[in-house]
Amino acid sequence: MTFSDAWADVEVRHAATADRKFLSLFDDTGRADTFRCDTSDMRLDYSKTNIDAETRDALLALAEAADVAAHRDAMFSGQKINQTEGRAVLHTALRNLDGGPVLVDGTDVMPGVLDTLGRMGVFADEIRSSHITNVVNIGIGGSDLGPAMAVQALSPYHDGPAVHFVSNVDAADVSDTLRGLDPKTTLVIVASKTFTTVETMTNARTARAWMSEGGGDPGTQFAALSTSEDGTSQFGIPPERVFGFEDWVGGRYSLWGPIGLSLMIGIGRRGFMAFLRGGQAMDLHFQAAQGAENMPLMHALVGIWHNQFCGHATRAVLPYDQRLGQLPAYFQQLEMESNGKSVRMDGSDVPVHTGPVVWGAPGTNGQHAFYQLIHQGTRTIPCEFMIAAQGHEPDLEHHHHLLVANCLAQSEALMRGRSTDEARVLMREKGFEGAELDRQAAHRVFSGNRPSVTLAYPKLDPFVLGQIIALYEHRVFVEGVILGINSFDQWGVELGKELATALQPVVEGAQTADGKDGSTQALVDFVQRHRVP
Ligand SMILES: O=P(O)(O)OC[C@H]1O[C@H](O)[C@H](O)[C@@H](O)[C@@H]1O
Repeated sequence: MTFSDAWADVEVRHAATADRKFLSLFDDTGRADTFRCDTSDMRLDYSKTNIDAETRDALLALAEAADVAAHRDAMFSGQKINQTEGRAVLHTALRNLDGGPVLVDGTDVMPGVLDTLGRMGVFADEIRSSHITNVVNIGIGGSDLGPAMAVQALSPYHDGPAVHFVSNVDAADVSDTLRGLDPKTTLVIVASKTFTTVETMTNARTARAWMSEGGGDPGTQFAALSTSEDGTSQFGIPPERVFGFEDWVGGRYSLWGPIGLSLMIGIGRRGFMAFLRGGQAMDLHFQAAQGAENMPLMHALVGIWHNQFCGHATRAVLPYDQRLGQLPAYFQQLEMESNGKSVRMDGSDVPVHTGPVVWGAPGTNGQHAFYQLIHQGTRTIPCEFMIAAQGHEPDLEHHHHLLVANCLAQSEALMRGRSTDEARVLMREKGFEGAELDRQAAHRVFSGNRPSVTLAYPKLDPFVLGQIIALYEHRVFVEGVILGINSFDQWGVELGKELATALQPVVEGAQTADGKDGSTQALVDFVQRHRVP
């Protein structure tokens, strides 16, 4: 079947089913067992969507027409699928712990990967048993969001020095983080794939001055994570404290290698290896599981269904897990930087919308803030709930029961809703009647029929976190393949960087704003007039 025929078939399914209440699909008592994917210990339930067997078949046919399996194999085997940068995409090699050779341009990259992993382990052990009490990771984007998210996620396993993160070029970030730390017992890790990112280099220089002035030794208390040997040596970091990686690891996919060093120092080598094993387990599942059994594939198809066919422009990530508080921001970069594109691989315009807006916050907090719109707003927002069977606080199990009940209640409420008749009964019981009864009832109606998926896992340990991250990486990859875009470049961040570089001397007053638009000129003028002379 051609891709356009397969696409048209899914459109037909959408048109044929758009008006129904998908709660009725549960008349099939086997639905919950059929519309889900399991790995050895995780479950993705997508039964609370309008996808039925025919629609799923059509979506799977679409994946087949897009040749997802061939693209997947090309990625894992080191082909240069990042065509605009001429690079392979091999973050999977970083967790390919015993999976055999991976060739790039005919050379096996695995010896280098494993050697660096070994060096990271030795270094992490040294730091964990040294006088270092605090570690500061300076990086931004992919060199920050991953380790910051994972360090928080795995805090119950943290038994090393405290780990902090500085990312923003706003001096507030570095100042607030370094305040209270001892420059003599702090390790600074400069994390930057390119070692040119202005925010990171500015913060690194500030931290170096802070350490020198405070009696610490940047000569021994700085480490670097980068693909740029020149950059790290020019900064003065000796090679034994540089942990390198190759350009086939994208920034937003880099947590699995040296960029994960702060996590490794925090939770130790064993914990980090378990995290890698989790990622590797998802890789193996993604490569082996067939059709509807394949969790990343189905997660992607549900996403494509909601975004490209149903027209739902955003996607809420709602972990019922306080320690996954930074996961929505992490997925924001992963999904929006990967699939926020307008042209296909060949440079032609993409004829449909591409990546959705990804946002969210942990439950139950979000319930008391923005769920109002999710339940009663005019837009449908597909929700992605996440919940662990167990927490890490066995003495406080009743909290966890409440957490689980809330998570399940939300997806049920979104699907079921509350009809006008039900709302009227409720309001009559409260003593309303006549026109006021109708008016009050209208405000208590929930349309329902709002889709969600739920990812359930046993406990948020390193292995499970590794699976979750790899699941989403592959989900984003599959969506990108179906859209025909390159998920692995990020040209969209360049223009702003170029203009910022050009504007810096204007803001400083060394150049005039002549030639800029009126708004920019006026804003420069405002800032210059209001700053301390
Ligand atoms: O790791 P670095 O080279 O410092 O890059 C940090 C980040 O900045 C860039 O602008 C990209 O948008 C991100 O993908 C990247 O992760």
